[in-house]
Amino acid sequence: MRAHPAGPRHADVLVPANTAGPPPSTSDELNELHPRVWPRSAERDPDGVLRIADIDVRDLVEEYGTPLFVLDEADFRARCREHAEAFGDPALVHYASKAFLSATVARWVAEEGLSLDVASGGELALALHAGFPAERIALHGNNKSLDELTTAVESGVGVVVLDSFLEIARLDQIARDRDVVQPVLVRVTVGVEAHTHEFIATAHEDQKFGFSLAGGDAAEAVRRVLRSPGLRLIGLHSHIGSQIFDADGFEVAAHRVVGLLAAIRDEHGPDTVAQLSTVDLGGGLGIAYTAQDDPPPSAALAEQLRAIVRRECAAADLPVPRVAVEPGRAIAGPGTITLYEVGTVKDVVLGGGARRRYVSVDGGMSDNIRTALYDAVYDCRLVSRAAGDDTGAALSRVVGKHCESGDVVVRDCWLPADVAPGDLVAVAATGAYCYSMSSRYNLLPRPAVVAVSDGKPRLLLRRETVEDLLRLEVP
Ligand SMILES: Cc1ncc(COP(=O)(O)O)c(C=O)c1O
Ligand SMILES: N[C@@H](CCCC[NH3+])C(=O)O
Repeated sequence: MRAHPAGPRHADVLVPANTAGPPPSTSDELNELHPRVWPRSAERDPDGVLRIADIDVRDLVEEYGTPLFVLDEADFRARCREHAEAFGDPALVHYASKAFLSATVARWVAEEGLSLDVASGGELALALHAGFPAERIALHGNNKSLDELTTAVESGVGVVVLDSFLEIARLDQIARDRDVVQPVLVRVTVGVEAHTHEFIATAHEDQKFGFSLAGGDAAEAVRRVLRSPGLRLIGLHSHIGSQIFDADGFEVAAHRVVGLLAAIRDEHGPDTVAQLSTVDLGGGLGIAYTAQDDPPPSAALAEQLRAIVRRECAAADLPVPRVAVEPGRAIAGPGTITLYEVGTVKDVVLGGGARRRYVSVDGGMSDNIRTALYDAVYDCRLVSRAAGDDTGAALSRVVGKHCESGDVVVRDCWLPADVAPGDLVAVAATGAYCYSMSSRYNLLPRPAVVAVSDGKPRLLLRRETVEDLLRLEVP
């Protein structure tokens, strides 16, 4: 998600455009596990081998193979708690399950008291299968099917976030047919250009989500919901994008959402607006993918968001609603790494004296599409041993094994110059939108996901097998 700078000259080699920054000057730097980027329990043992939650990653690889997602349970739970504390009530924090979901993770989220945001019938089914309390689930989606809406109503989900006029009519009918009144939020497109990659910004006008505020659709959606006996409007929703580091975009969003609350009061009266107890400002809280990233702590951002809503409501003379949020990445992202085994190391001559080192690993764009999709930047380290004092660093491109030249896992990183087949490397902060966006491209089986806690591994999702890959075939 960064522009690629022009390449500097390093030693006798023209280093091609490099997003990894200058070369490390010491082996300590080459071995560093920056605390903002790596799981909280990550450390190197005296031989330089990575341990997570007190487990040697080589033991994990021996047991579960590579590629392997390793999830630090304490890290995940701590981030749930920190968000819960920051927003004053765990139920106001909806973990965005699209970032990563398994039944066990759903149970952790439930145990921590958080709510859950699901965006499809599949995510809803998994949450319900895990026993997640339906009343703490919010269903999202710009194109929810009749089946999804029906399941949501019949299972008693706490809230459906409305996204189209057709959906208002459909959901009203489904709820009335079952003699229930379904709580809903109206998703508002606030027209904010979030400072993030254009593919993950969601509140500028020209996109598929929500009801436009500027065009008057949001006010019309509110009118229609208020006329629908099967629906109960409990508030408004806005989501401006993802991987956002400052509160400016949220501030504009909150300002505009509160402006709509004021308009609702003026049109429908104070009793109606008093029922709108919730303003959900969505997800998008950013994390550090590399040491250069320095996102604000959740407590600071929460305080800012709540202060903004308080101030805007005071200015508009409105009762202050509860501020809910939907963090996915900020909870799931930092506590997980992906372990890969190095397969080949190839130095390619680019012309003009430039060379590029390609380090091929045994996964790729099927387990992490984010680099190909968003130019995402990651931190990658050698983790099965330390970099030697005299080895030096080589600017490396970590690539997968897919039949695709864009199959890049980490575009640029400094790895020890003697990285060799059989070494293990780890990519940090892969807990969000890696497994959940994984594919079967080239029929690579999906990796396993193992949680680690207090020296004990626990398999959450087993590795796919060839039998799994063949299972959908109809003979
Ligand atoms: C409506 C909604 N809520 C929450 C999220 C979670 O976003 P993030 O993982 O950036 O917190 C997303 C994804 O961007 C989303 O679309
Ligand atoms: N999938 C995106 C974030 C957007 C998802 C939610 N709307 C990512 O990997 O960064």
